[in-house]
Amino acid sequence: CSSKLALSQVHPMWQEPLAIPGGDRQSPVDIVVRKSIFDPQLRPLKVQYDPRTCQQIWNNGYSFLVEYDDTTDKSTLKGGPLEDQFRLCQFHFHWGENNAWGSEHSIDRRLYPAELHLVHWNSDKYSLFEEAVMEENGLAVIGVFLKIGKRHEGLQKLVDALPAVRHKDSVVEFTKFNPACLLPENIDDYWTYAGSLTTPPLTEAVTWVVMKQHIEVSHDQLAVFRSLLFTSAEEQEQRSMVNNFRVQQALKGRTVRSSFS
Ligand SMILES: NS(=O)(=O)c1nccs1
Ligand SMILES: [Zn+2]
Repeated sequence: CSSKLALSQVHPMWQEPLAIPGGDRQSPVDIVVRKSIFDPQLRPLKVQYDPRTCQQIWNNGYSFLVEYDDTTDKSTLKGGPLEDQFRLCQFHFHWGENNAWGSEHSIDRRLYPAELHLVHWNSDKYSLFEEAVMEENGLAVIGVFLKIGKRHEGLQKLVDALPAVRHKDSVVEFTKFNPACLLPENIDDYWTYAGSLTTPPLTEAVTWVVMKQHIEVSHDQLAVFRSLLFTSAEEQEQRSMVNNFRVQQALKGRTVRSSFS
């Protein structure tokens, strides 16, 4: 997909803009479980991904994006809190320099070593990701926490391709990958709230769906994420791609709903 959002070229932990115009629904946030409200009207998520739409992996200097062909409605997300149909555009991760932190969201302040984001845009209302990214009902992002444990067999194909995109701006062909293999067994239990992108342009366009159940990956698999670089091959100083998460933002009165009681 063409999620080639121009990330600020400042230090990879790009300078937080002083204030987002009217920023009252920024992400990520801490999810306080006992303050979340069970909403029985929340339906199960309907995920339909076609591995044939998988195209490439791109190191954009902040994370690595696995990009999908989003020119047709082949890989879609609907249901859950969503009224419309959304198209999968890309997925990426955020992670830490060690296993103590790395996720963007937290659950009762508990951080995970990494967090997967599956990024979708509203194809019922808009015709391009770039258009949807500016609209309040434009995007839906599924967040899945990663925990260190047993090796994730489905992730290994992606891990094996990462050395080819070690440097910023590198791209490698990557096909026939179904990201549904990265979802936890149970996708019916989630939290949802109105938020924003966590990297520039930070637009308040995202319906977040944060999975209650985490997935497990091995220490060695996550170590390969940390072997990536923020810097391009030409740059003198090589900087490891770690801690590429945004600081948590104030809830500002928002309600976080849960699909489970
Ligand atoms: N981290 S995120 O999923 O909110 C995102 N930022 C820019 C494009 S997708
Ligand atoms: Zn993200």
